[in-house]
Amino acid sequence: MRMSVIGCGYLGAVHAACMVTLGHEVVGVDVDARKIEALSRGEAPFFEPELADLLAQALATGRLTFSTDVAAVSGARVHFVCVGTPQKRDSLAADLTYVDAAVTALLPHLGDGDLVVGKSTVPVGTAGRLAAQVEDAVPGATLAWNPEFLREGYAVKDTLTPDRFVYGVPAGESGARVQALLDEVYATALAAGTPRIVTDYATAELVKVAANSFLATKISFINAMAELCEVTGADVTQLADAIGHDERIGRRFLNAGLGFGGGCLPKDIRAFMARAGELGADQAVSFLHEVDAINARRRARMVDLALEVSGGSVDGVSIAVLGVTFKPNSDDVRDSPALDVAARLAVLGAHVRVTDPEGMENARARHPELDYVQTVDEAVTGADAVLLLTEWKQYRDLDPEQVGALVGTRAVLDGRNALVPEAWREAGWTYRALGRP
Ligand SMILES: NC(=O)C1=CN([C@@H]2O[C@H](COP(=O)(O)OP(=O)(O)OC[C@H]3O[C@@H](n4cnc5c(N)ncnc54)[C@H](O)[C@@H]3O)[C@@H](O)[C@H]2O)C=CC1
Ligand SMILES: O=C(O)[C@H]1O[C@H](OP(=O)(O)OP(=O)(O)OC[C@H]2O[C@@H](n3ccc(=O)[nH]c3=O)[C@H](O)[C@@H]2O)[C@H](O)[C@@H](O)[C@@H]1O
Repeated sequence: MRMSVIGCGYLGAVHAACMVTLGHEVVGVDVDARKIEALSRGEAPFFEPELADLLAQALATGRLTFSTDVAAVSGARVHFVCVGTPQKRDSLAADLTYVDAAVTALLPHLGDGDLVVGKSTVPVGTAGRLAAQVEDAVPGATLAWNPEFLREGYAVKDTLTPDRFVYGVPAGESGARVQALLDEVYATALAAGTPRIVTDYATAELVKVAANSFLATKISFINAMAELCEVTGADVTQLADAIGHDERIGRRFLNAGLGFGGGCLPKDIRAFMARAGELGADQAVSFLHEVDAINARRRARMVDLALEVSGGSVDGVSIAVLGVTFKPNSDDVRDSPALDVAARLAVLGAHVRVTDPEGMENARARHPELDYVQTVDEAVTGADAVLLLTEWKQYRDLDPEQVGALVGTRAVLDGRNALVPEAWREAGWTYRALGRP
C-alpha cells in the first residue's frame, strides 16, 4: 500500500522505515530540509539503535522516499501524522500548531477513500475536531487516531512488534472501513498475534495519555519511597525488588533515581492536567501535579548531594558528569534530568565537565556553557566528584580502581542507582546515591 508519513522525527522516521519493512511504499514528509536530506541519504538524523540499518535496507527497496513538499503524498491512501506536540511556552497545555498545520496541508491532496491517521500524542477531543475538518473538506476521506507507544532506544522493535494496537475510529460503516484499512497496514504484526483494540476517538486519545501517566506515576511513586528511605536509612533498590516480586506490582519502571525526562512523559502529564482542567475534571488528575513535583524534587536532591560532598559549596569545584541524555540508548536531551542537574551545578559555580556517548551535540546546543569532553578519562581527570546521571552500560561497567587513579577526590554520586556501592566503597570511594544509605 502507498502511504505517507508527515513529520520525520523520532516517531515518524522510524515509522516510515518500518512501514517499508512491512512491505508498503512510503513517502516521508518533513518541513525540516536538513532532516529530509539526511534521511534521503540514508542517514538517521538522530541516534536510534537499528534505525540506520533499517533505513538503508528500506531505501534500497526503492519503496522509501522523502520530501519537504507535501504534494509528494499524492497517490497515498493512508497518511500518518507524526509531528510534534510539545508543551506550550506559557502553560502546561500541548501546542497543537504543528498537528493543525500538518492536517491542513494534507487536505488539498486527499481523495475519496483516503485515511488520515493521527499518531502524535494529543489532548482528548483533538481527533473529533480534525475528523470534522477532513470530512468537511474532502467527501469520502476519514480520520483515525492510532496512538504510538514506542520507547526511544527500542523504537524499531516496538514499532514492528508492539504490545498492542489501538485504533480510534468513527462510528458506523465508515469506522468498519477504517478498521479494515488499518488491519491491512498492520497485517504482518496482526498475523503474529498482536492484540488490537478498536474504539472511539476519545478512548484512543485517553489510552495514550493514561499509559504515560501511569508510567510517570510509577516512577514518582518509587522516588517518593526513595525520599522516605533517605530519612530512615532504608534502601530503595531493595524495597523496589521486594515489592516488585508481587506480580500485581511488577518490578519494571520501579528504578528510583533522578526521575523521568524526555520529550514525552513530562509534557504528556502536564498536557493531560491542562486538558482535564478545560473539561472541568481537573480533580481527576490533580495527583499528577504531585507526580511532577516529586520528579522535580529528585533533581534538586541530586544538586544538594553534590553540595554535601563538596562541603556546602560547589563554587570552583571540578565535577565530572557522566551522561546527559534523558535515558541511555538515545541522543535525546529534551527535559533531560541529567542535563538539568549539570546546568544547575554550573550556575552554582562548579566547573562541570560533561561526557556522553551520543548526546553531546544536542546537549551543547542547549547548554553551550558546559565543558564537553569526549571520554570518561578526560571528564574525571582531577575531578572533585564524579556524577553518574545517565546509566549507559559503559558507565555501569566502570572500574572504580581505574577511575580512582584519575580523579582528585574519590567521591561518586550515583544518580541512577546503577553502580554496585560495595565495589566503589571497597576501592576507597565515598559513594552516595538517591534513596540509599
Ligand atoms: N519520541 C517518541 O518516542 C514518541 C513520540 N510520540 C509522540 O509523537 C509525536 C512526535 O514526537 P517526536 O517524533 O519525538 O518529535 P520530533 O520533534 O522528533 O519530530 C517531529 C517532526 O515533525 C516535523 N514537523 C513539524 N511540523 C510539520 C509539518 N507541518 N509538516 C511536516 N513535518 C512537520 C518537525 O520538523 C520534526 O522533524 C509527539 O506527539 C510525541 O508525543 C509518541 C510515542 C513515542
Ligand atoms: O509517549 C512516548 O513518547 C513514549 O514515552 C515513554 O518512552 P520514552 O520517553 O522513550 O522513555 P522511557 O523508557 O519511558 O523513560 C522515560 C524516563 O523515565 C525514566 N525512568 C524510567 C524507568 C524507571 O524505572 N525509572 C526512571 O526514572 C527514564 O530514565 C527516562 O528519563 C514510554 O515508555 C513509551 O511507551 C511512550 O511511547
